Amino acid sequence: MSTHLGRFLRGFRSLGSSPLVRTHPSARVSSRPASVRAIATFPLSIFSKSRDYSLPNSSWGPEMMQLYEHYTSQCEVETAAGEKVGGPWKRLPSYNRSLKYATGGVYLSKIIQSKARLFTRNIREVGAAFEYVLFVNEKEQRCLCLFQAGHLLEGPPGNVHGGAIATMIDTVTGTHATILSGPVMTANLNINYRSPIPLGSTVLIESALEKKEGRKTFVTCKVTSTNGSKVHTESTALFVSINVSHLLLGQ
Ligand SMILES: CCCCC/C=C\C/C=C\C/C=C\C/C=C\CCCC(=O)SCCNC(=O)CCNC(=O)[C@H](O)C(C)(C)COP(=O)(O)OP(=O)(O)OC[C@H]1O[C@@H](n2cnc3c(N)ncnc32)[C@H](O)[C@@H]1OP(=O)(O)O
Repeated sequence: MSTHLGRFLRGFRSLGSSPLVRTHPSARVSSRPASVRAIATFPLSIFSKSRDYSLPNSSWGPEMMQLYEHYTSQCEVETAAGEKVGGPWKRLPSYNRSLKYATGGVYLSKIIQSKARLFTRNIREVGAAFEYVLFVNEKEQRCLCLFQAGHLLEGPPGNVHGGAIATMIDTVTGTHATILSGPVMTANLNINYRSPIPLGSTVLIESALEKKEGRKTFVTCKVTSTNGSKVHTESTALFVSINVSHLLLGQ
């Protein structure tokens, strides 16, 4: 698992400067298929500086901030000898595109590709839609997301749209499954909506590994109020491991 997590975090750190693209093709990508080499040769100037959306912004309310500080403080702990070491949790950075010019790259025009953005990170107004940060606990094989739902996510009046909740569950379980198993696609997502989530509120989205069977990773997920007293949503998800070319080239 730590191998996957390391790769995942390195991947995130290099977002916007993906090694797939920054590596000069002549020496290092010669063993890759021609279509992947084509992706690798896009000009470097297409990359803009990436903003890490998982960091606090002015829209975050007191509950988001308090929980963020709580889990951030557990990302680094001090030993008895006063040495700082990694704690039980790790914060996952988050960007608005995971791999530029990647998914379906050979089928989509460069214009569409250059405009493509991660669904949950594509609204510029801070606080308007999906405000969230993910933490992962490797040892416990758990992922925790602090989610503040903005006013553009309305479904039933005053409450969050079920599709927006499903999006966040897919995001959390999908990221978790990627950490656990490498590249995956959502094959199945079951959701029971138990109680509405008020717009503007902060909730916890927690996923846990249920089991792994060959290429299949089964994850459970629960959305609760921040004190855990109210269950908003319960869910199970199945992710199937894929070959990277499935992601990059749709094959
Ligand atoms: C350089 C790479 C970097 C990678 C980085 C990747 C991600 C970065 C991570 C995070 C990014 C940030 C945020 C993430 C945010 C959101 C995550 C969103 C994820 C999605 O939003 S993703 C879109 C929706 N998703 C699809 O668009 C999938 C469409 N679909 C397919 O692409 C295929 O369908 C596929 C690939 C799923 C399987 O196809 P396949 O041909 O590979 O495998 P096959 O069909 O043989 O199934 C193998 C075994 O799974 C069982 N199985 C399959 N499907 C099942 C089902 N539905 N129910 C029950 N069991 C099922 C079979 O029964 C068999 O089981 P068994 O082996 O036991 O027989």
